[in-house]
Amino acid sequence: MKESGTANGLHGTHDINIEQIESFEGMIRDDRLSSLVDWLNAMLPDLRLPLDTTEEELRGCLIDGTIFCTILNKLHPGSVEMDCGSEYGPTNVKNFLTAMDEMGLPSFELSDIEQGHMIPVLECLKTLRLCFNPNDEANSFQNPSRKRWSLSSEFESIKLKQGCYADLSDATVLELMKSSSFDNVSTQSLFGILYRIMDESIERKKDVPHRVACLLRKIVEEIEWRVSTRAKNLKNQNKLFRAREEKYQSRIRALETLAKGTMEENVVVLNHLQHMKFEKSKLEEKGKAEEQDVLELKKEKVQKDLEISRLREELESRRKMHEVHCLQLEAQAEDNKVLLENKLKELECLLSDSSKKVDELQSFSESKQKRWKDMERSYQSFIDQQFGVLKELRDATKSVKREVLKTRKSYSEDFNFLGIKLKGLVDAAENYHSVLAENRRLYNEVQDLKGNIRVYCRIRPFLPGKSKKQTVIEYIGENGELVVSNPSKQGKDIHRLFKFNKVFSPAATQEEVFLDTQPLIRSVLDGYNVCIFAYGQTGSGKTYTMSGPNLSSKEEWGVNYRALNDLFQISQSRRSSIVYDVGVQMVEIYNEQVRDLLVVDSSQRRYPLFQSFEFYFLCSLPY
Ligand SMILES: Nc1ncnc2c1ncn2[C@@H]1O[C@H](COP(=O)(O)OP(=O)(O)OP(=O)(O)O)[C@@H](O)[C@H]1O
Repeated sequence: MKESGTANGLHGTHDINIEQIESFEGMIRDDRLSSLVDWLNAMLPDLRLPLDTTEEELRGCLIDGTIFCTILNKLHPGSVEMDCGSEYGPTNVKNFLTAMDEMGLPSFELSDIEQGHMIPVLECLKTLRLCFNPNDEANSFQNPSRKRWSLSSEFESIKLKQGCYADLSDATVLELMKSSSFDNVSTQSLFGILYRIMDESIERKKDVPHRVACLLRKIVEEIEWRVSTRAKNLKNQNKLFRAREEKYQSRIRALETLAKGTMEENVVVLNHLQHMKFEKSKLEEKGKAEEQDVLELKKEKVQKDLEISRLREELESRRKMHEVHCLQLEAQAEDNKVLLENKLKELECLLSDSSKKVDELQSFSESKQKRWKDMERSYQSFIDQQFGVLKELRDATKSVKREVLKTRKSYSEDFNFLGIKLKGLVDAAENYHSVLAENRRLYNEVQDLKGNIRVYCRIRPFLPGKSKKQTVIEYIGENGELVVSNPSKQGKDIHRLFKFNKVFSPAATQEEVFLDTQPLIRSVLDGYNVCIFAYGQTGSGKTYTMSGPNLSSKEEWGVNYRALNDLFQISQSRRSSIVYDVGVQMVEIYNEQVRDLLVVDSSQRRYPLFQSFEFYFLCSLPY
């Protein structure tokens, strides 16, 4: 056996190491991968994968399952449903794997494409490639520039030229290994080559060179792959058959159920048939009964005919009677007609009366209508007048409103003017108070000038029953002169002259007496003390003058009541500026005893006073 002298590593069997073998195997696998990539590029022109794509790079392209689904749909249109929405989801891969299982083709596990070994994935791709080109094989998709291999003829030609397989050079073996020409070779041929190499090795009694061993290994791998692919295919087909069998079994069961149902239906139909037979017999019996009924009805008909003839006779007699009755009725109708004509005449008379009445009523209603129209006109004129009045009222209201506004304006102006006036009045009032004080001062000075002690004399008229001739009064002067006569005296002593501030005649009224004391009483309000003292013998008229005979009559009030009344009136009129406290004390001196006349208890009336100060004290009592 001739070996190429320049070979290193792959030359010969003895000096080769494991590293070299592995690199050689890697070259073979890369070659297979590039072949698949080349096929994928041919199937999907947009893919454009480089031929030196690694397994991991290919995994990245295949992991979303789109390429698998697209290729399978090219192979069998519509065989797999593609989910375009899931970019990296396993949906497409799962759909693809399911479709492959259904079609009985070998596939891989989901974990293989995700992170496992790529060999099952590549084997699956290879299967697909085979499915596309069962005759022409995968090389039809390869680059046309690459060499097409026909291994059996190549081997045959090598064998013919060099005599045995062991004499194959490294370059030739490498070229054989690089190519994918095993795909074109049948399994039987591969076994043939294998046996021949082994037979040759036995004949030669020599070990197989390493390069040939590699070739053998590749052939064995190819055979193994094919066997495993077949086994998987068979397994999948077996699964498919089982699925179909189950489907058929279920169909058989359904058909059996259907057949059972049909049998039950047959039983029902038979029952129905029997029932119909029973019904038929019943109907036959009924028919017989009805025939009998017909006979009886015929008999009955004969009877009825007889009866009808009898009824006809009767009808004839009745008709005759009816005709007689009609004649009677006609005669009656004639009579009624005459009567009705008479009535009609009466009604016509009534109608003419009624029409007259209607005419009267119509004329009455027309007069009424005319009156209503007049009334309507008058109401309308009244309403118009009212509207006019209303309008006038509205105008008046508007003018009143204007007046009110104007008055309000003038009122505010007047108010302001009055304010100014009031201010003037306030100033004047202040002046008035000062003038009043001055006036008061002058008034009291006048009272002083008139005299602090004034003595008045009042002459009581005769009491009823007394003679007026017994009077001693001779003369009453206007300036307080009083001349009294005493007949018991002689000469000039007969007449006696008295002088008072004023003498009131018997005719003087209570008011005249009070008017002279009024100024003195009023000076009390300016802080002066006043005492009114009534003096006289019993029955001379002190009580009459001071209190009055009858309190119910204002005319007869005495000095006391008149003085109090006057003081209260003045204090009331000055209440806005001055508040007065008025006190009253009324005493009586009788038999040199002073008595309080306002004490109710008569035992307590005596006044506790010393005799020497009595007169002075009484004079200074405020009234
Ligand atoms: N001016 C008068 N006009 C009419 N009647 C008078 C007048 N004055 C007194 N009289 C009458 O005289 C009578 C005696 O008067 P009055 O009682 O006032 O006297 P008096 O002085 O009070 O007596 P006494 O001291 O006893 O009480 C009474 O009936 C009274 O009505």
